[in-house]
Amino acid sequence: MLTTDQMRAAEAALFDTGVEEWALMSQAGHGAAQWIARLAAGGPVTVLCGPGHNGGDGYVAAAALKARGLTVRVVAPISPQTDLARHAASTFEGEVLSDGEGLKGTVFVDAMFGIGLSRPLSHEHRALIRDLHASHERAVALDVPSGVDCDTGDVVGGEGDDVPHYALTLAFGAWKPAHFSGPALATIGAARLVDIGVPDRDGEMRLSLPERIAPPAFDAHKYTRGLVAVVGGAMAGASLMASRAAALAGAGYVKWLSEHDHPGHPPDLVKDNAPLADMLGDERIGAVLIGPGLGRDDTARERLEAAVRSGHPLVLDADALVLLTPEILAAETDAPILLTPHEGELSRLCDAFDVAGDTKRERALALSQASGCAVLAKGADTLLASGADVRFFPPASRWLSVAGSGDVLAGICTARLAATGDAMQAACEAVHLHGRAARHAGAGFTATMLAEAVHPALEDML
Ligand SMILES: NC(=O)C1=CN([C@@H]2O[C@H](COP(=O)(O)OP(=O)(O)OC[C@H]3O[C@@H](n4cnc5c(N)ncnc54)[C@H](OP(=O)(O)O)[C@@H]3O)[C@@H](O)[C@H]2O)[C@@H](O)CC1
Ligand SMILES: Nc1ncnc2c1ncn2[C@@H]1O[C@H](COP(=O)(O)OP(=O)(O)O)[C@@H](O)[C@H]1O
Ligand SMILES: [K+]
Repeated sequence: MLTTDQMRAAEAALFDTGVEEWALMSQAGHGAAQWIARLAAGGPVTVLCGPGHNGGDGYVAAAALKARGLTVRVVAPISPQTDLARHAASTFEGEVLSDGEGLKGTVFVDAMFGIGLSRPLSHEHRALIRDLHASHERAVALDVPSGVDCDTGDVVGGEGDDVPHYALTLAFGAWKPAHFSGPALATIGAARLVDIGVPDRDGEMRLSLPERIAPPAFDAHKYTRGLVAVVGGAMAGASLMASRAAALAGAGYVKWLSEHDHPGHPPDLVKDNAPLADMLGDERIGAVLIGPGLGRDDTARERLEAAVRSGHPLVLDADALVLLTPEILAAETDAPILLTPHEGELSRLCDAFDVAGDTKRERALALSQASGCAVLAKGADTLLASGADVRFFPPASRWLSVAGSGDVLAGICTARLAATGDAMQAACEAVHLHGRAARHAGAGFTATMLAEAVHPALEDML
């Protein structure tokens, strides 16, 4: 995944090796045409072309679709402004209109602006896009919906609602942050990458895709598979649910360290109510979860301090994130720590650690660097920051927006941390397991049902 500046640098590096600009545009336009042809299914296509190279991609796609026998119209409110764009336009031998008056069709292709967007869209351009979007059955955005800032996912000079929703957005050469994060994420629709020869490199920002989870080793026993300790608190239900999710996410042994009882306590979950410091002294513990249902009073703070002092790998969620301060973390050892804040908790933590950032990505990175912890910033655009690295995730089911869903995720994170010993890997595995569990749970599930669905989700990922 590349920012606009990195994309331009990657493109320049390719040109230095002798690749021609036209070759890139040609691959982009032809690659796009293959997707658009599938969506058009023989129906008419309208391509809205801008003045720059995004428009150039549009003309190439239009020519390729026409060559396949489709009815293609180009709408170009601004004529091409560079030699390359003019050359692209010259390859399209069809109707070019200056406005979209009365046009109807199957697919509307937005090739107005891409990474070169330099200012808010004019009122006329916004209206033109809105009208063409409304008069076609499906819309496809080339590189990014016009008006969206590729680096932040903001609508430049507007709100998320000011850009219509696309069925498909085709990213050229590399993902941009806007494809998986930011206020305009809902407008992107399905995102697909079109290869234009930009080499994949192991950069700091990447899209995380599901990878296989390692099954237990031949000689595994419950402790080597991971002993998870879930610290309970005032509201026992939340930590109980997290314990259940941890057990189903592959932990060998889950202990619920709770002073309270709960009627939903399953018989296969061991409850330990010895003094917390004694229980946390068990060297076999692979990872500790604290936060769900913890409470926010002095007792809760003492339990959090004890968990941090224990030196075990940690997952801090919910109330633990409300109580966390740099002073509490000062007692930290070398063990990995994963913080799992939602938007509100992230903002509170940024205040507590005196860091700031314009985007969620920047805030999560700043918090990770200030705290030394991996930061899984949850929400519709979940992302993970660890040191200088950021991982983005494909969108998950919006049914995950249910109370207790975060407790389930925290439990999964802790099981994976106990199994892998690596906060970043654990968080990536957990986000995919959580998303997969949501698919198994279907629509309108509760957090308890989601926790149970971690079981088939794990099986999918082995
Ligand atoms: N990079 C790569 O590797 C490859 C890139 N490719 C493609 O090129 C795209 C980038 O092309 P690009 O740099 O020409 O920018 P683009 O998005 O077409 O816009 C610039 C033009 O729009 C104008 N303009 C801007 N905002 C405006 C506004 N609000 N209202 C009105 N006008 C506005 C701006 O004018 P100016 O700001 O100079 O006044 C300029 O004329 C990229 O997204 C991808 O699709 C592929 O072909 C192959 C490889
Ligand atoms: N609209 C959404 N689309 C996808 N995932 C979502 C959406 N809203 C919330 N989630 C996910 O659901 C979980 C909610 O966690 P959290 O806010 O901590 O809830 P709770 O505190 O009730 O457990 C997170 O994993 C988050 O990424
Ligand atoms: K576009």
